Amino acid sequence: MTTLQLQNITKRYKSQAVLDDLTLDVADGETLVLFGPSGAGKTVLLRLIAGVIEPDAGKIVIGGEDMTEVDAEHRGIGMAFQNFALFPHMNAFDNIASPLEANRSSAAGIREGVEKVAKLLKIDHVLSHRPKALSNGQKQRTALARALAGSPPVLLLDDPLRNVDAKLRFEMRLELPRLLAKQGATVIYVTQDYKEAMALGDRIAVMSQGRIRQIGTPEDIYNTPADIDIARLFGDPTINLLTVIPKKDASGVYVELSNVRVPLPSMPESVVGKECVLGLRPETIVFTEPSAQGAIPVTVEAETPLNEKTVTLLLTARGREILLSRPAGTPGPSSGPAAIAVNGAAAFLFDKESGARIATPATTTNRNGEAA
Ligand SMILES: Nc1ncnc2c1ncn2[C@@H]1O[C@H](COP(=O)(O)OP(=O)(O)OP(=O)(O)O)[C@@H](O)[C@H]1O
Repeated sequence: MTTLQLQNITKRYKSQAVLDDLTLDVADGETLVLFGPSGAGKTVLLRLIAGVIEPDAGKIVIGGEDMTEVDAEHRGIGMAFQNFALFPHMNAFDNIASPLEANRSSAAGIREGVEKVAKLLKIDHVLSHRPKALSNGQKQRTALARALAGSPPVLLLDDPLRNVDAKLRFEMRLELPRLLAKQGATVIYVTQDYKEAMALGDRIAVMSQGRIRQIGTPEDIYNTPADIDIARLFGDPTINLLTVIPKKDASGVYVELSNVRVPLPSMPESVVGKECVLGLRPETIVFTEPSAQGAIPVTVEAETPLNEKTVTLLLTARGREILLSRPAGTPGPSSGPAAIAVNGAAAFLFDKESGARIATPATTTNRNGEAA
């Protein structure tokens, strides 16, 4: 059982707390993604777990044992960090083999182990190259292969696909979860790419300014973001955000968009009369007939393809911009007047002042992303 527990970790540089009383539990065999903007403290957190730096306060418990004071080499951790840290005088094969040699595996076992992981990461053709003859993407995958080769119980991966080109990254996003699951390791995986976070994480911890803002499964984070910032970080195209003041009549809470009533069936009455921000995911908005009930008139300004989607920029009568996305190839107007239908049941409301999402009875979650 290799669980990982971080208890009330604080790390300061000068007087600035780059990690601020941070507590985190990672289950045995779980892949936890640390996701957040540059400077959030993700790398510092990994370095603390690895034992390269020490916390100013707090405890690091690995497999039930307090490791806070234990040297890096005795923590049973494999790492692939951003700066590669490959041995320059060794070729890729020997670099990847180094943890297997430290484990005293047989020569045949080492060859088999290296070749297997190299093939998976598509670097089997450059195993005889030294680091200086590898591209940045190949160096990064060599470092990742080395971290995986030793099958450590805990793996720390700091943005391992950052330098990998888009096509390979897409493939790796599909391959890596299977590979990590097969290894059975407890993994902490840092990325700034929300799609990678959603594809790889059993859970995602969203970090900013040295704190965890929300932790939950990818679905939790997407469907019940804790605040506006998190809602904005997950989703492409970005969520639509419109300032509104909810009202109420006999049939319930609603908002008006271009004087058209959009019911918000799951919202509490406490929002009525309060300035809020309505969050509409672009994929929850659809084109409809102008004469349909609840149709909102818009003007189609522009249309762009985005991977497997078509994204349309719309303007409401009041000049508010709305993005609509639909599967590529499905029909829809590409210019001129049109009408949309908005699904109020799928909308979010955020407090205008604090940015916090206003909880609905059906989606109330606690800090761990579990139903409260
Ligand atoms: N050795 C250090 N001395 C002083 N400040 C540091 C040191 N290491 C990190 N920091 C600061 O700690 C904060 C968090 O840095 P960290 O590298 O963990 O961010 P990150 O979330 O990993 O960002 P990125 O995604 O860009 O790597 C930053 O403000 C950084 O400047």
